[in-house]
Amino acid sequence: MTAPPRVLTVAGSDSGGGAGIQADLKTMLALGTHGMSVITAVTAQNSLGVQGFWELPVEAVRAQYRSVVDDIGVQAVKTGMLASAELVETVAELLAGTDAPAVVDPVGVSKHGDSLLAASALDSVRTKLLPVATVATPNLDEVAQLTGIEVDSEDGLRRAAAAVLAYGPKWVLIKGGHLRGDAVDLLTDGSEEHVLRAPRHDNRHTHGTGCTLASAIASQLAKGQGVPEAVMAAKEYVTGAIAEGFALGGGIGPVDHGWRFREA
Ligand SMILES: Nc1ncnc2c1ncn2[C@@H]1O[C@H](COP(=O)(O)OP(=O)(O)OP(=O)(O)O)[C@@H](O)[C@H]1O
Ligand SMILES: Cc1ncc(CO)c(N)n1
Repeated sequence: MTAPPRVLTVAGSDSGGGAGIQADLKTMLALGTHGMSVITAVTAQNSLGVQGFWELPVEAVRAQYRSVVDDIGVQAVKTGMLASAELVETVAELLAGTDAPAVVDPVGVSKHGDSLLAASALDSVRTKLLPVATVATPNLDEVAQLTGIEVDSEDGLRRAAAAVLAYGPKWVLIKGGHLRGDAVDLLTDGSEEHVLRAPRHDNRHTHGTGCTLASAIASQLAKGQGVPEAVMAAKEYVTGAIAEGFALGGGIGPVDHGWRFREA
């Protein structure tokens, strides 16, 4: 049997299983890739919010990364919660030395408004992490944190994309999931532009949408697709997962990573 394409997530653990490392690995399985993980932080988290988190030492992050890359190898990497400036800089340096596309989800704040990144790390995200990204996937809160630009309508997505691109990622996908109306995202590399539009599902169980989308993009890149094709396929996957999101716990439930298996 031939091995499936290999994808690595560098992110935080979500004990509730809807976002972070757990969302990433489920997405990778659903899209036919072999998922591997470098855990940067452990969160105590559920449908109600983030009750606490603990970062791993830089040496533990570096060692996990080397274990995976030096033996198994990766065809794409995805990054999520990196918690501190020290971890952001370490991961940026590791990505710079890896010959594989990197999808950078610059996770700042959870759906419940809990901070997952120290304010002191923002400058490292701008100057160290974004420059090594093949695709950066900020949501509108992250755009505001990183660029100061507040987007409240579809028209603002283009200005936000230009401001993030100025930090050096090859492509940027601005996620308009927090707007009203259709779920519209804008993908651009500064010369090509793609508007990805999906119907908004009136479903409050959307925990993990951003992690799922970024991991789906990384999976498609590992399978050999170009960036626009990978993002379009990933958008289709996350839209289906949101449509089937389900109640768990007393708050915001997860998207359904297994929706395609259940349909079959
Ligand atoms: N209710 C919805 N219906 C359909 N698509 C949605 C909905 N909410 C978000 N999306 C889409 O989900 C993807 C993720 O976007 P979103 O802005 O929710 O990410 P995020 O805020 O980073 O998520 P996370 O909760 O993981 O931090 C985007 O493609 C967005 O357009
Ligand atoms: C660990 C983790 N990463 C990312 C997110 C995205 O909001 C989350 N809630 N938890």
